[in-house]
Amino acid sequence: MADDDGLILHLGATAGPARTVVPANLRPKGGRWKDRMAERQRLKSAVWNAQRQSKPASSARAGAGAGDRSAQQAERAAKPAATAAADAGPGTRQTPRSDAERASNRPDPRFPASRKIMSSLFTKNPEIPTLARVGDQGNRVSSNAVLDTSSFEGIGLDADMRAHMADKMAIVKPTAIQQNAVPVIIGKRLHAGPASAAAGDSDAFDVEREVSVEHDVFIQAATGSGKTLAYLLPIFHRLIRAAALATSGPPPSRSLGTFAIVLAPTRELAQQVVEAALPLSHSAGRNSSWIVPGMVIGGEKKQSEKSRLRKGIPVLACTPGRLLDHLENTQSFMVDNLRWLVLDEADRLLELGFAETLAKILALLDEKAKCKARVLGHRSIATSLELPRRRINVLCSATLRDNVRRLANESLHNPKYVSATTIHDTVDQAAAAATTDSDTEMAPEEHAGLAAGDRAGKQPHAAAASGGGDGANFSLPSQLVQRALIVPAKLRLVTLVAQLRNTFRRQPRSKVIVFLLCKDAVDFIYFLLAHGGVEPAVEDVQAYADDLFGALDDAADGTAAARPSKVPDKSGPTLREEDISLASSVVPGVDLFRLHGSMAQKQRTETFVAFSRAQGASVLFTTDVAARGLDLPNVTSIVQLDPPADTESYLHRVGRTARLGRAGEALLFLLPSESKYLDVLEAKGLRPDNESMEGVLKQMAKNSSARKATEWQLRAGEVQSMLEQFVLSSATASGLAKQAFLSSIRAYATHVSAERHIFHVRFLHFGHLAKAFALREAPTQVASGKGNNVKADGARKDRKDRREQEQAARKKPTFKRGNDISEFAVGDVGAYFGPRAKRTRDGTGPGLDSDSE
Ligand SMILES: Nc1ncnc2c1ncn2[C@@H]1O[C@H](COP(=O)(O)OP(=O)(O)OP(=O)(O)O)[C@@H](O)[C@H]1O
Repeated sequence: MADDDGLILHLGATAGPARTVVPANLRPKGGRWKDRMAERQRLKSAVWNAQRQSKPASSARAGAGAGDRSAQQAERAAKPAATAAADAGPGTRQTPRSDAERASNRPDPRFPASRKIMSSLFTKNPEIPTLARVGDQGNRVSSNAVLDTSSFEGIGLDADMRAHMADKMAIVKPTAIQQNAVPVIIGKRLHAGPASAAAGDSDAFDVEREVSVEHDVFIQAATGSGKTLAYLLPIFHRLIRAAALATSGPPPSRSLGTFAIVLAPTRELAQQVVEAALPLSHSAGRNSSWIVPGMVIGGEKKQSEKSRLRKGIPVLACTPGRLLDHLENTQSFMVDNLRWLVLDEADRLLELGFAETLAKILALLDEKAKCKARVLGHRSIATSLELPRRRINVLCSATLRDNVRRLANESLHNPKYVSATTIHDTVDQAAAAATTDSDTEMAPEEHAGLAAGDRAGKQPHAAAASGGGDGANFSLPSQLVQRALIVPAKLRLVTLVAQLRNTFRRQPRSKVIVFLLCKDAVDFIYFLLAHGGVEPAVEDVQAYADDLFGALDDAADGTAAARPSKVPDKSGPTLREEDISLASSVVPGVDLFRLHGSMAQKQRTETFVAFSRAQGASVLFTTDVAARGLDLPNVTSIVQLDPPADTESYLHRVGRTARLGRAGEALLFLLPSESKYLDVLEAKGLRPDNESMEGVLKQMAKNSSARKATEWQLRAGEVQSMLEQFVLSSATASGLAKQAFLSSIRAYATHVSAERHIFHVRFLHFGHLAKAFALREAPTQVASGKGNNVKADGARKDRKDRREQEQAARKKPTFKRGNDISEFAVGDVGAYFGPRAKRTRDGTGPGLDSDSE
């Protein structure tokens, strides 16, 4: 080792890689930490190259002791270069001033540039398949926008309501689905008086009368097309009319009980329905003020729900379990006057296993309807002809899957099928039409001009993307731009950071939702991106630099070795329930939110409201709990960091953007082994275009020179190293990272069986995947094959043990636990984490996210 004028060159006194350290007096000071880091790296590289120029690496390693002449020459040559670079100050790029520096910038044939700066992130990754481009997306006419050529007056909506909606809600024109569904649910049609016509009086045809044509209704439309108002508007319209025309008795009041029930699969959705209904209850003064919307969704004391039900909730949004509970146990819950039952997101209700609960609810409501209605002295409204004579059932679904059709057949009487472009007399007719549907395209303006009768039986596609040979019949907003990124596991985290930084650089006020498979992954990524970019304390900088540069040196020498870990700091930041949002240190200027089913209801609600109202740059990390039906305004882009558990989830996730005619983009991350998933999506008409990972990472490197050659790889390596360093230094972060890693693997095993040839745990490389959680190696539970049963406590654990015993009794074990684990072929994940767990009711993974209710 040489030491001269403070410049220390590690020339490898013994065997092992040469180390280069920039002396303390030359280290850049002041300015931003990242600039200082970059500058130090440049200094090191200058010294290192000068050293190589003056002495071959082999002799440098062999040359021992401070008296090595070659080393001293290198030292002398390098010193001016290092000093000059240091003088220039942090972040300044210089033209070479000395021979040594010029030499340092010349490519060394023995050490190609790529090798010189390559971090291990870019080595040994599986090959990324080349995919054909799909073509231009997003230039199509939006399929879920409001219709310029239509009006609420034209579809027969109450005048007071119309005026109020225009003034207070800025809702002036209907969307295509509202245009079609509102008249059908209102159920009243104007007909020319036949008697007058028979009399041959031509003017008599102007005399029209309303006839009641009450149908149950099946609504299917693209995400973000205004389905909620499509059923709420007719309900309010008829209740307001009934109140206005009441001629006797006291004015209508809440004591009449519940007139409309909207069943939603999640609490957030129920809450959203109430929010959409609230302004409508102010739309017609005294005639509407009694139509108070409310909800019973669990998560609060049953007693307080009971007392609200006793007061009366004319329009009630609820989740199925709670509704059934109150129907069975709450005496004061009056449904005698019930006239509408809406099953919102019916496909999701079924997916979450509510089929039985729904059957019980329907049976109980039918039974109660048979009992003589208690009118409580308000005969004038409760028996008003303005209300439907029987209960109208409305079912909303994004798909026409077989199970949804079965539910429709069981719960709807004589239903009409209504989509944005079509009205069919039966749901089966619509399903048959969907499978034989030719790709006739129709602009929204076109179908707006058609009368309901003309539309019946026609099946033009909306300009929406739609498909689904299995009868799923998906539809997506046509203006949505879908992309897919094939990213090796090691680069997933850093590519996410790059993608977010690029998004906010392009559009500083973007609102992004990042979907993950399990709640532990949500907690971890949220925490990491909040705290992981914090400047380390001054005393940590040296350790960080040694670690970072050491990794680069090692990579250059091909001797990447495990870095010594720091002892995690227990006093660092922690994940606190009460923090609704956190400022990101990794993507500066951005507020981060998280939402999953295991959060307390209060936090879920506050997060939902806060993210909805967020005006500035914000990112929400969430499980599929936020995938369905949630109307989070102005979301500009969706990132699916974990692919969806099934294709319907894909549809709903991406449907959180491009709502109501607005632009939106969706990016799907896939591992190279998962690239065949694009074929699955294509078969359903949902093919995203491919995006280049390299392009995303290059954009993160801000200036053009950094984008050149492989410097962008260095930048990616720095970001990864920064995040790993944070996880190493924080007890909370490393705990969350390990838990997220394990839970994500367990959640991975819950992909639908039809897609398991693509998403199988045995295709995962655990060592590489660890990098996606900023871990330097897979958690010991995986390596030892012991598994992590934290989530399988209590009843689940009992069930699991029983199942395992039964399985063991049935067949001989074919897989030995323990040392035979290979990084690529990990065998059946059940061998490590217990038997494959079932998806939870909110579909977010095996016990990884709690129930929706
Ligand atoms: N006619 C309209 N004019 C302006 N805004 C509207 C209109 N109809 C609905 N909206 C707004 O559009 C947004 C999306 O509506 P909604 O949530 O009902 O869509 P959706 O079809 O139910 O979507 P998803 O299938 O995702 O649940 C809401 O914010 C709603 O207030």
